[in-house]
Amino acid sequence: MRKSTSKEMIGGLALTSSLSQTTKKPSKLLPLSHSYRQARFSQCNHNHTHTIKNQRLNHRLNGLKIVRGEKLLRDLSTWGIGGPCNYYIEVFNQNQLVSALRFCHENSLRFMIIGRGSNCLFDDLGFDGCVILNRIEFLERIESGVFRVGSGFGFNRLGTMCSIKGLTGLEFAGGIPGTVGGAAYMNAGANGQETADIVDSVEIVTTGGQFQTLLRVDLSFGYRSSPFQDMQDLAAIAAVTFRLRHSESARRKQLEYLERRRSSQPVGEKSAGSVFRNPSNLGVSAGELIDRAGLKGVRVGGAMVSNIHANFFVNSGESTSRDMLQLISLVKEMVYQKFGVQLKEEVLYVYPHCNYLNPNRDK
Ligand SMILES: NC(=O)C1=CN([C@@H]2O[C@H](COP(=O)(O)OP(=O)(O)OC[C@H]3O[C@@H](n4cnc5c(N)ncnc54)[C@H](OP(=O)(O)O)[C@@H]3O)[C@@H](O)[C@H]2O)C=CC1
Ligand SMILES: C=C(O[C@H]1[C@H](O)[C@@H](CO)O[C@H](OP(=O)(O)OP(=O)(O)OC[C@H]2O[C@@H](n3ccc(=O)[nH]c3=O)[C@H](O)[C@@H]2O)[C@@H]1NC(C)=O)C(=O)O
Repeated sequence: MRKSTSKEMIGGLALTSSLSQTTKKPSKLLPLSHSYRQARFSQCNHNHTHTIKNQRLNHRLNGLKIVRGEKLLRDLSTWGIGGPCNYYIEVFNQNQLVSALRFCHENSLRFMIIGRGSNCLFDDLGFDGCVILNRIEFLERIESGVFRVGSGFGFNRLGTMCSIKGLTGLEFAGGIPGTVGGAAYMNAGANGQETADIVDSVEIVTTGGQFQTLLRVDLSFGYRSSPFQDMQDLAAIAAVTFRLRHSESARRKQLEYLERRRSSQPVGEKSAGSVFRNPSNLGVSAGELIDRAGLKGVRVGGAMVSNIHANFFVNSGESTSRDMLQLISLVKEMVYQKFGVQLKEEVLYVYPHCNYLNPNRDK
């Protein structure tokens, strides 16, 4: 992979060089198809406690507000599930992002970057580390149809804005709850379009605190997969530049997609979109298989397979993470028994304690 540009420091806030040597991105997300139960008990670091010297609860550091132990992940997730995280920081620009990463590094905290939490299942036990909420929301017009966009910018908002301007390529983003960063990370797609189609370049921050611009030609995306998911030294996607073409019919197409979404998905209910990836080369979707297995409406506690779209599992009230995990396991098992198809999760389960490095996603 060719990485263009620079190892510049931003605002004098670049991380110390030791960061790149000592801290891999302390990734803690694995696809659910990994054995999370075994992992939780055999590989977790139970002695992982953090004492941060000379720091008050909820204090400010370089303009960052650091919240300790209060923030509930259920409030940061479209599923509405999840306990507290030990540390919580909102970042509004790239300097703050680097400061937050440096704070995590200096205090040996595991961290994760989230956007709208629309693809995550947090645990009721919470997250033993620091959650960095991405609010980097700038948008810069480079030239006609080309935009450089902060990774915390709403993907729905961007898609709507572009379509209204008569630009094609992001019609599918209308109604998608995630951020630009989350969309690039997951290669979000719908209606035959996907994020990779219109990406021009992606700016990342490495665990060494360096900014790099990666050109599209050097990035290899697949169905719901991106090179960022396996990138050892990725700390965060900071910005994405999109290149779109003009089309008179963009907005009309988007409104059709939105209408289709409203009629076929449980819009407005607490979900994380599709729970499973569609099986490759089978010509049948995960939703159709679950539906044909007669599982619509099946529930475990407060977690339920949607009656509208079987690949959406909704938190119908007080679902715990355990309810949702059990429902996912149950559906997998039933679909396997009935059709011999092993479904693979699209949603990401966030381990509360495990100190995983590199999720090595199961694609
Ligand atoms: N088609 C549809 O209808 C739907 C699609 N989606 C898609 O799911 C995705 C979720 O987006 P969003 O809610 O923002 O993501 P989330 O907040 O759910 O984050 C999910 C994971 O993505 C990674 N991530 C998110 N932002 C960044 C970033 N700036 N830099 C590096 N990694 C990042 C992180 O993984 P890690 O910590 O492992 O690095 C994070 O844990 C989008 O692609 C969205 O389009 C979601 C719901 C419905
Ligand atoms: C929601 C997501 O993305 C969605 C995206 O919105 C839609 C629209 O393009 O296409 C994918 O769903 P999907 O493959 O289920 O698409 P749909 O058009 O809803 O359904 C496919 C087929 O399954 C059938 N179907 C679907 C649901 C159901 O309960 N029963 C059923 O029989 C439909 O009738 C259709 O024939 C994406 N999901 C995946 C895993 O690829 C997401 O990623 O979170």
